[in-house]
Amino acid sequence: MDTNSYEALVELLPQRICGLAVDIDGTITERRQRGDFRLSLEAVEALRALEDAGIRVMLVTGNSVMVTAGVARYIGVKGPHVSENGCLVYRRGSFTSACRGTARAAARVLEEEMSGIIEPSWQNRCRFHDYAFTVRRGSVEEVIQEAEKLLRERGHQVKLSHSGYAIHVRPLEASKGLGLSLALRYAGLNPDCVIAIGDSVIDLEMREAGVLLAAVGNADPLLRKRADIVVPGESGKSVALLAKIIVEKYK
Ligand SMILES: O=C(O)COP(=O)(O)O
Repeated sequence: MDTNSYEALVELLPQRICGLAVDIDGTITERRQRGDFRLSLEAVEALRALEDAGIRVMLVTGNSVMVTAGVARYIGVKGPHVSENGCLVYRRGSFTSACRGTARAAARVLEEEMSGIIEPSWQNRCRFHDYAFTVRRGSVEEVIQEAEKLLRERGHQVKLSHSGYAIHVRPLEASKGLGLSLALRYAGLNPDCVIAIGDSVIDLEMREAGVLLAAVGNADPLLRKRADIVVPGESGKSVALLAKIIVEKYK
């Protein structure tokens, strides 16, 4: 649902908010475009204000656990946090797998057979379940189709998703919702009082955890259409606005 006015947005929020699950790339960055990894300082300050107000901030991202843990540490948000698009949950210096399968072998096939078309992420060396590739040549849709065909022929049962930043090769059970459910269980939070916010179609998966789903104003059209609320503004500015409303409404 598109939410244009501040008042309408306040009305749509639950009675009580205990946590915010937030995607990283395209959501707390300045912009939503491949290659823009600059964190929005407004979003960072807003997330810190939420933590100070006692609202749990959980990063839910396609990044590796090492990157997730680093970003969380320097932003100053406690978590638990979800990495590898739902397959790993990080808390208090250790991490647990939410997925049983790994797409490692499928990723190796793509690396060998599609070099020049896609490029493996440097983070793949420290990934366990979900492997990421950037597109070097051709459209994302065509590359996904070609990769899916190749992997089917080789008998790999995996799924491919695009985050807006990279194509991810994932075990079939992988879902940001699966990881977020585990994170909520660890944190002892009821999904009824949690809002999730993201920018890409992968972020739709967070709804499976039973949370209220929000989209940043410049999110992928499908996420904007399916989200419970669309927060005006771009990426980090949307997150900062949502956080400000939460802090003001519930103080
Ligand atoms: O790893 C990516 O491709 C994007 O990560 P995100 O889930 O934080 O947007």
